[in-house]
Amino acid sequence: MQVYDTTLRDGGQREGITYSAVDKLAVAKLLDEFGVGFIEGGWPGALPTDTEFFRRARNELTLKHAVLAAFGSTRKASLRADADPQVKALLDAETPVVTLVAKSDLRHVEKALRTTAAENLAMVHDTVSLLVAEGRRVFVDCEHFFDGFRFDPEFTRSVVRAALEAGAEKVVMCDTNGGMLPSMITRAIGELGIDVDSLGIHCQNDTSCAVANTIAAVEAGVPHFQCTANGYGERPGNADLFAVVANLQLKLGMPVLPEGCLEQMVRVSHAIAEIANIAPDTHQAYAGSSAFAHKAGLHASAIKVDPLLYNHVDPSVVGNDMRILVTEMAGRASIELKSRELGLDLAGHPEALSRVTDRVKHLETRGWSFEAADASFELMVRAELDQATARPFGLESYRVLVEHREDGAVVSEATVKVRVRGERVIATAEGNGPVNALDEALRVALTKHYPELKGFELNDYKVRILEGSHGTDAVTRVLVETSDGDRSWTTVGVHENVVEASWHALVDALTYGLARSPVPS
Ligand SMILES: CC(=O)SCCNC(=O)CCNC(=O)[C@H](O)C(C)(C)COP(=O)(O)OP(=O)(O)OC[C@H]1O[C@@H](n2cnc3c(N)ncnc32)[C@H](O)[C@@H]1OP(=O)(O)O
Ligand SMILES: CC(=O)C(=O)O
Repeated sequence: MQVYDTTLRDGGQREGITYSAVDKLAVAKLLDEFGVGFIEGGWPGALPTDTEFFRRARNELTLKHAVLAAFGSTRKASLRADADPQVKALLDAETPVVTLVAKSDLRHVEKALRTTAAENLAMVHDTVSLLVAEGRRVFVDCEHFFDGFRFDPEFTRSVVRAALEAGAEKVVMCDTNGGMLPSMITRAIGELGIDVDSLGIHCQNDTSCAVANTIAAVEAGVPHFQCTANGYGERPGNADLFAVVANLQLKLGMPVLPEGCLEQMVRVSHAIAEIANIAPDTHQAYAGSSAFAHKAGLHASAIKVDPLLYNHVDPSVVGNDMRILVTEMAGRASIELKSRELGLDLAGHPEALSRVTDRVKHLETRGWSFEAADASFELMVRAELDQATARPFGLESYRVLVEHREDGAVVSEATVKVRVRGERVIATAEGNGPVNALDEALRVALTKHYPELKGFELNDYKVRILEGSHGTDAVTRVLVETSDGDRSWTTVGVHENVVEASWHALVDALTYGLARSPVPS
């Protein structure tokens, strides 16, 4: 089976992605670690970044599993293949594989290329022959294959034959407009009358069926499929490499990747998202952080007995983890499993378990949300288990001022009065907003006793006005994500007053972080 990745070419056609040559080198390395057989690096000669990528790849990229493919089109209608600068750029890329895009829908030949069917066949034949004579393995991507086959089957067949007769290793059936359904793919392959061993499949995702269409082709015997990491690509994208290979390996028992590669999936998927500067899709099948996250209490009660009762595969086989979410939908089993995940045993404390379950349900109906605030949840469980994490300080009072000055400047100032290890401390600080000022004042007050606070950073601060409340007297939920450089944790606070909600989340954040910090020597 040939696993052909086009994240660096078709994936780069997604709105919002612009790879540099360095990005491309890094993505290629990750794809190779994931074990794909072919990496399509881009279109040399058309895009300067891609020309640079292939030049640098010769010295800077060592691939263990994959070979590089350069992508480009067949010769222009008016030119000889050996005189077409675009074809020369493909040779100059010095890749073992060249993939050519060719027209296989007669309407495109006549309307877009403004040439004849015969000339299109000659363009395919000449370009493939030249590249093969130069020692390249050649794949031919037949654009609009399925639409073209429906419109004029004989013409589309003739393009496939021209490519194969000229020496193409595979002819790839492309659902370029992405409008197919799995049954249409299977039917077309059956009616084509060409040996499936010489075919490949490339599906865009416009019907949300790209993964299913790819699988349908492979089940019909097609031995080459093209995909992109995380399904990146033109419009809604391409078939997601990760879902396709996981389905083939885990559901159909086809070992398409080398041993040990499938479990790299989550790492590779997220690293590529990082380089592409696209937030990972948390709900992506197999690779998303929510792919094995369970919210419903009934699920958790069965999972407690056997995790596979509610997971279609063991998450670890793709490098993922199961997570139990704690929300108002939680039952005792969810709370018990979540606590176990955090290293706390509630199983032997049925009364504490009931109290935590009731408290979670009560607080969630008032707007608290623990599913993203593990740290606040853990502090609550510890309190119920009588393992209360020592509060690092006691509050006497805080005060926050927001001053809008005549010159338009807005300044926030906070004063906190706290008791720390028997000492009364009063501290004042300014900030760019009331919560920032409060955070700063608290740090000033506590740093003498807790110097490790200097390493804490507030990574993210999210405010949400809760449904069902309205206007300026709405109830507000604040989520704070804090990091100490190594780990991050999230805490929650809810109140009618946004500053008070933030205060709760901040206090939990510092309490949790200090409890987990090594005591400084
Ligand atoms: C289905 C796919 O996604 S295929 C991948 C598509 N990717 C891209 O288009 C990204 C890179 N593209 C580019 O940088 C540019 O479009 C280029 C360099 C390829 C072409 O740019 P230009 O020379 O300015 O031409 P332009 O884009 O206006 O038109 C495309 C030309 O290619 C020709 N062409 C289109 N498809 C093919 C084909 N399969 N075989 C041969 N020629 C083709 C067209 O007839 C047209 O030729 P003309 O300039 O003689 O009229
Ligand atoms: C070649 C290609 O990307 C397509 O036809 O969709």
